[in-house]
Amino acid sequence: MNGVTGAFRPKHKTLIGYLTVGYPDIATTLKAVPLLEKAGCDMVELGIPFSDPIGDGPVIQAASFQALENGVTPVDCIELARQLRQKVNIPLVFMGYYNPILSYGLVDFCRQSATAGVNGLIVPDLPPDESGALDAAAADNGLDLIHLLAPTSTAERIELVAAKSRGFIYLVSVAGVTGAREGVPEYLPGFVAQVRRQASQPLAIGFGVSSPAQAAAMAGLADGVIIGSKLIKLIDEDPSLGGLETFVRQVRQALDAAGPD
Ligand SMILES: O=P(O)(O)OC[C@@H](O)[C@@H](O)c1c[nH]c2ccccc12
Repeated sequence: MNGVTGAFRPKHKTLIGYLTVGYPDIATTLKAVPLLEKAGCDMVELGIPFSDPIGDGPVIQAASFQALENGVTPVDCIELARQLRQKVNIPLVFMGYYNPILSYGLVDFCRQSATAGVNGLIVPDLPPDESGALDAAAADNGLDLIHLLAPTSTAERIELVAAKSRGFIYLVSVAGVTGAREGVPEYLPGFVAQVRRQASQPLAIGFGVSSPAQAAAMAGLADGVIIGSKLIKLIDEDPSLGGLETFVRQVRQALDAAGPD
């Protein structure tokens, strides 16, 4: 397995699932991630619960608060990743806000995450022009620091992220927070095309993906899609995880049926 980039390959649309660690409990996360791999996810984002998740909509905020109530800490997230690494082959990336990582200690956090088998980091509230220290700590430990771009990003910002992002670039589909939506925003093809002109990394689109057809439409514009809130809702609706597995299989099928381009 070639780290984060190993999840992207020719003629294949990459499917990335997001789960908040410890929601509704650690045992569920431990069971859900192998199930996501089996059902067709190529990578999983493990969300580190945080008290002030400014990029998140109601579903992930509630999951994050519940996980914090359960007492889930960054140490627990690293331990969970270590256990998951015994069970899955796909790349695992931490999705966490900067504050808990900074208070943990950038170098310790990166070293321990890498030792546990984590392959990359997404830190949505860390702008690329302020990410030098974490970039260095991550790189020293072989972790890919994945940067984000939004439709509102300027050409200069795109250039900076194109220079820095490792693994892939996370394209946020809307200027807003996470949460399931419908349809494909009309400006999205133009935004993706502009990033494509300036960057050579794989591109994955996230925010608002909630159905197989919509996932296929978004993936058709890029190299992959990321789904979070919808997966959390499915866990709520069916804690046996049957609904989660069925949905991910349907998304995988839609991505494969839509063809390579
Ligand atoms: O929940 P959605 O709309 O499917 O979006 C992806 C997402 O959950 C995940 O990548 C994510 C969770 N929290 C974030 C905060 C910022 C950026 C991205 C995220």
